[in-house]
Amino acid sequence: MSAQRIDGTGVAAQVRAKVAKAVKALPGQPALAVVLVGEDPASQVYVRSKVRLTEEAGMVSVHHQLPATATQAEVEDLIARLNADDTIDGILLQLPLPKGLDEHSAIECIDPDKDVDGLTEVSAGRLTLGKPGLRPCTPNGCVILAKSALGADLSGRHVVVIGRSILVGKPAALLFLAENCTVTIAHSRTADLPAVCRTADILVPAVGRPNMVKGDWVKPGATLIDVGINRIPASEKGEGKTRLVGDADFADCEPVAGHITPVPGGVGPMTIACLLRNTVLAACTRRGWSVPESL
Ligand SMILES: Nc1nc2c(c(=O)[nH]1)N[C@@H](CN(C=O)c1ccc(C(=O)N[C@@H](CCC(=O)O)C(=O)O)cc1)CN2
Repeated sequence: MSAQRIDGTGVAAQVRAKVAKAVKALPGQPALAVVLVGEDPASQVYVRSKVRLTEEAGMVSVHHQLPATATQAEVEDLIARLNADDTIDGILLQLPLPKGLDEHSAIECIDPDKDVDGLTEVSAGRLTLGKPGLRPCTPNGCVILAKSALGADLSGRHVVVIGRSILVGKPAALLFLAENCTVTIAHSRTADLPAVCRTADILVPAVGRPNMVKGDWVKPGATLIDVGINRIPASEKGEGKTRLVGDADFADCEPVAGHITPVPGGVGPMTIACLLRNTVLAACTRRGWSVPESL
């Protein structure tokens, strides 16, 4: 039996449709400011998508472009101005920043109530303590995709997250814990990683290593939520061509897993959908609006 594919593109479209419906029910229009520093081609693509999908959902999008030569003070001054701008509900600093800039310091300048990426220390603290707050987008997308495959109640499932990054691994572990899952965080020093992965009901590789997870790392019938988006050479497509693959070897894992996310078309599209959702939530909290039920 081959695994059922989890359609991240479709689920993300459903989330965005709910966001658009919620926006229509609000007394005003939420606004998202996206800050891009430098000209990293992948970041430019992501930022263009964020701007377009924010507007498609009926919200205001403000794009700030700084040159790759921008100083730490210039980045942080812009964030301070956006914090003080009452018309802005959400601030997103596109990552990675150009070499020489301190990402952590810049992120910490974002007003936690406008932190639609959920990456400030206050947001991380709220998540850790189980308090209301804005949750990181990609991990939130992983939980939504797991629920779309397995149903709303994930309690008791054993989740193995491979990777301990601040952007994905750690918050994903906390979000699955909040769903009453039993969570293991595995990483590069984990002993016998394949054996640990085989204990997972839900396996979440998030390490950025193309095709690392093999079929014999997967418990038969398990759900595989692949966070990796890796561009590798694809000589079969022609000289200099590339293609995207996940952290799991899809062809090897598909016959073993029960459900599996493809790359592309899996977790990736959920990141922006969850960002739009967070922008509505931030606007409601800041402006004292009740969150529309449709969200
Ligand atoms: N401030 C942030 N920076 C970055 C984040 C983030 O969540 N916040 N995540 C990534 C990039 N990212 C959004 O910013 C992102 C990555 C991938 C996708 C996506 O839809 N991917 C598609 C494939 C797209 C392609 O062809 O290249 C897919 O997987 O189907 C959306 C957003 C790093 N930076």
